[in-house]
Amino acid sequence: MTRVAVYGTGSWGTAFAMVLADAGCDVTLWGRRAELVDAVNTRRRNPDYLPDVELPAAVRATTDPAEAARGARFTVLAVPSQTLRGNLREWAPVLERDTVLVSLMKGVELGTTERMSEVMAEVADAGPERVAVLSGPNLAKEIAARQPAASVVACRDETVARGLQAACHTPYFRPYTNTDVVGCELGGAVKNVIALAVGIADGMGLGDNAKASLITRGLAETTRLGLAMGAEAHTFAGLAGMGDLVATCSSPLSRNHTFGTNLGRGMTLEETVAVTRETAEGVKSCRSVLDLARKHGTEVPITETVVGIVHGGVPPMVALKELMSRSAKAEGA
Ligand SMILES: NC(=O)c1ccc[n+]([C@@H]2O[C@H](COP(=O)([O-])OP(=O)(O)OC[C@H]3O[C@@H](n4cnc5c(N)ncnc54)[C@H](O)[C@@H]3O)[C@@H](O)[C@H]2O)c1
Ligand SMILES: O=P(O)(O)OC[C@H](O)CO
Repeated sequence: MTRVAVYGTGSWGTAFAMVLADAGCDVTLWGRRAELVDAVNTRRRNPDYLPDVELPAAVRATTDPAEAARGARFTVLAVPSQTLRGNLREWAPVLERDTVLVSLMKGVELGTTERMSEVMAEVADAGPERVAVLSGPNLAKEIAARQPAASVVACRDETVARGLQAACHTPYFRPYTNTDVVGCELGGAVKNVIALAVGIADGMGLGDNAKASLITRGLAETTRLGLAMGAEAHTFAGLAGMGDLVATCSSPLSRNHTFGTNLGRGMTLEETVAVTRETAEGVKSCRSVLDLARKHGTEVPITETVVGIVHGGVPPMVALKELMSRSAKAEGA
């Protein structure tokens, strides 16, 4: 039986632990808080993040990182992107030497502008054959209800990607393989920023034309940045690109979309943060995505607009006027 360690008992770490168990893996979840770990072990519940879901018996939990790591073929990381480096520094010494690190995270590190796979490779001193990402239209609450979804598992080493695919393939979760790690990660991180923009537009009462325009031009700027970073164009037309963008921008379950809606309705950043319990990665990653784009000399006007609204205090209506009055261009430019 394949042993898997999952670090992070939030919505996605817990739901994905369930997927892995349903696919036949033996899963140990690492959690920070003893009460939550205890609830998983004794009541088969995660009352804080997925209270209505009964977890399979093959999912156990621990607060001990070494116990979680023992014998794990895959080590899945599901903590907020901005804490990963610090967390992994603590866990790296106890991980199995040959374990494959799998990122579930959709963010870009502030300051370094590193993708999560880069942080993982650096901190755990892992080669590309030991670094994988999973990304796609995967709203945790739907998956925890065993509603059907497809996803992408990406690793530069296709054999490793196939191994991970087999470890998480269930009747309701269908993973495809890809070797374009950069494209898959970038698709996941930037869609959170575009979902903030769409949420803001929804909150302002703008219509479906505005939403479709933001999604489409959002995909254009994601692809432009991705190509400059060496990603492959077809990845952005796939599940980790278009697929995730559509799911996140249209679902009320998305934390990023909801965060944006609250801002668009006129709540301040502080008020919006106060009512957001879970991780809305785009709020921080919009700045690192913008930095990344500047490093690569690419234009990301929607991301720039989101940074202005979220961190620069620009009123959404002013930002909208600025976005609409940019110089006219050819669509493919
Ligand atoms: N929820 C989803 O639908 C979903 C789907 C796909 C990808 N993701 C991505 O997965 C990642 C995790 O998201 P989530 O939904 O599980 O978030 P979450 O907010 O539900 O849970 C985050 C988890 O990290 C823990 N945590 C917070 N700060 C920490 C710290 N300093 N050190 C260690 N642990 C800490 C929390 O206790 C919690 O267990 C994010 O990058 C997100 O974009 C989420
Ligand atoms: O709730 P969000 O906005 O973090 O989005 C969740 C997933 O990434 C959707 O695929």
